[in-house]
Amino acid sequence: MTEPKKVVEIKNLDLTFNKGKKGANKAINNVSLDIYEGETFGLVGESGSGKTTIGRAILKLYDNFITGGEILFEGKDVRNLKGSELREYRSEAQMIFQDPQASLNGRMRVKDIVAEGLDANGLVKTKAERDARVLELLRLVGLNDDHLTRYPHEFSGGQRQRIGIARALAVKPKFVVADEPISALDVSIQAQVVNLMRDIQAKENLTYLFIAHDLSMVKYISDRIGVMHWGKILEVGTSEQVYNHPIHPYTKSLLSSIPSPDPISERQRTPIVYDPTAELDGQEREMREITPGHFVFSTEAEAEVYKKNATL
Ligand SMILES: Nc1ncnc2c1ncn2[C@@H]1O[C@H](COP(=O)(O)OP(=O)(O)OP(=O)(O)O)[C@@H](O)[C@H]1O
Repeated sequence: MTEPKKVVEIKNLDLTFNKGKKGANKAINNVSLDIYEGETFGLVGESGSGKTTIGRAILKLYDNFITGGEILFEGKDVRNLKGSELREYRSEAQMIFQDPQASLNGRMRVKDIVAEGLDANGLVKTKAERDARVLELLRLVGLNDDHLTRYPHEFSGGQRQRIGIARALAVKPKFVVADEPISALDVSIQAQVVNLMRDIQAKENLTYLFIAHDLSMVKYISDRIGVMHWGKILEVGTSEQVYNHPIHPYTKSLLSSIPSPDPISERQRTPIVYDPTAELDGQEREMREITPGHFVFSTEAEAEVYKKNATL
């Protein structure tokens, strides 16, 4: 079997905000992570754990804060991209934001919002070509001709997120960072947007980094999941491994905090409290493979225990 192609490779990334100043914050601490072509990699963890910082670092928004390691996109260090390669990368890697209300310019018509990337990158030559491409994008996200000349405030939250998705897709990206794309939406429409993103992924062969702190939905969209805490990745595995066979105590605690839709299981649910002091005991830890493809941040001794328990 051939090894799937890596679109993004993060190697030993360190990132510090306000380095050397008061309030310095090592937001990312020696993180390594691969994202394969066509997959959805879900990044979960509580607020402030560093998920958004990783997404934004991949998109070169935090180049100046990186203090170590590298980020490769299709094998090239994104910090070294220049000229036409850099311009190309700006189209190849896009972002969908959490709050469609805040991320869309309220004074622009939908067709101009969606066409922003087309215009900025000179991707369409005539007005007719521009209109046709915008309409194609709107239809792809389930909107239509009537919506072209309207303004964002005339849409529901879910529709606005569809506009944000169309805007990101306009430049034909290969890779999309979706930063909590459904958290601001009503629960009733979250699944619609997730399904839309999946359909589009299959059609356009997209690779997603899907950032979420709502674990219940990320399970359905992600092929693999990384669990973050305090700037580190503590566990990585397939969605099935992380949800059904969690190993790290932090992952177990996160999962135990998800309310169950079934009243009987909800009554039986006991939240597990995570004690983070173990992370501060000064012992050397690294990502160790416990079962094939399932990695946990651990000491050698912890990994032995995890392995033994995994085979029981
Ligand atoms: N531009 C910035 N300047 C200084 N500190 C920052 C900046 N952006 C993020 N941080 C800090 O870096 C840490 C990681 O933040 P980040 O936004 O990546 O977390 P997150 O897991 O995405 O959280 P959330 O779910 O709340 O978005 C936090 O301590 C945050 O306060």
